[in-house]
Amino acid sequence: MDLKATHSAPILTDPTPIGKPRLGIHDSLLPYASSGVFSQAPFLKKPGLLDDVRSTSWLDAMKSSSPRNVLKNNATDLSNDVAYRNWMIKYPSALASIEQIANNAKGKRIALFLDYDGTLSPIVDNPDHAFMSNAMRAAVRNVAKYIPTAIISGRSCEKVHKFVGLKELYYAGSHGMDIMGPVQPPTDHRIEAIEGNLYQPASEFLPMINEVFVSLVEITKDIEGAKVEDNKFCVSVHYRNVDEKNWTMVAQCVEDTLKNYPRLRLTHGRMVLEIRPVLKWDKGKAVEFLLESLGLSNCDDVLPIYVGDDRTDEDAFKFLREGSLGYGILVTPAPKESSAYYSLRDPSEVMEFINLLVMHKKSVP
Ligand SMILES: O=P(O)(O)OC[C@H]1O[C@H](O[C@H]2O[C@H](CO)[C@@H](O)[C@H](O)[C@H]2O)[C@H](O)[C@@H](O)[C@@H]1O
Repeated sequence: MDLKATHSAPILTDPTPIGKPRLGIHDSLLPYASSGVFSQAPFLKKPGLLDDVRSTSWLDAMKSSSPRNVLKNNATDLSNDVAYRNWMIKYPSALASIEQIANNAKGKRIALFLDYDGTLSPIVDNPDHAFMSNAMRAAVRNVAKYIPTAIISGRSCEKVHKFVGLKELYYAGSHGMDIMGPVQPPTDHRIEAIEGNLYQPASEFLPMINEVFVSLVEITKDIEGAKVEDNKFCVSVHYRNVDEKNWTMVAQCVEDTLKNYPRLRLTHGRMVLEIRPVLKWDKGKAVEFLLESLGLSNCDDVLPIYVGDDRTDEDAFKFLREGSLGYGILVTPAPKESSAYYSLRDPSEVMEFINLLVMHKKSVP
């Protein structure tokens, strides 16, 4: 697959006439009313209102997103941490619960959704060095032979695809706003693979996002450690390597920029501020879209499982929980409120879990 070409090539906009389902997708799955043009897209927030940016909770959010703080504030041996053990009563380990999960999966087809950073790869200081291990890659390759598997990431599709390096998966980059089917169809599961670009609901935002990227690179260039990442339909402003006393400067740059773009909004990730279009589209919608595209929605015999570590993964957890569709699994070394059902501590446990899913699949074909 020529990933560069997919970046600059005309975006696969679905030729389906307005109002008709695309790829069999219901209108309710579209990020804005299909009867209107883009400029009439309903806003999630009133244009111009950046309430969370201006509130004092904004810096608090920046501080609390820090895994460094998590480690500082928690005992090194988390198994001795009473708070963590109490928390696990509500969010049991997916490893310890594998039999329960397998029982609930009896007679059902599992669909697996995996976040990338912090789930398949450990969190590292340099976002360009967030490599996944070969063992993890082998585990994901293996599971995709038996179970339709998708990577759902905040990164651009191209970038996350490069990191993962597996052609047989589905990818949803830019927090689900760039969905791509496998180039090399998976072999063993009986789902017809869909190839190439599937859906890019934010394509009209591309020029705006590029403009914001260029402007943020320029205005943050003197803040030591700040890094602006182009995620195609989103821009990430990293402050992990910025001295905490300069975090307000980073915040100010983002706020000043957003003021000029009422169609963009801010979300918080792990030591990263993420700017994205004001669309009713998120990782939960991406999961819904993929299930529908694969003919796996509205089926009693399907069990979607979503594994992720970040706030943005909560949209997918919520989607699965609210529809009683399947399980969210939160990856975290410290207690956190979540809409997930189960928990895993870190990417090494994620790998173990993936391998257990394969064993289960092999034992119950
Ligand atoms: O949805 P994800 O796949 O989890 O992507 C979310 C963001 O992940 C990356 O940033 C995070 O991981 C980096 C590498 O470990 C770390 O340095 C950074 O502090 C984290 O926020 C990625 O760089 C972002 O673009 C993604 O949006």
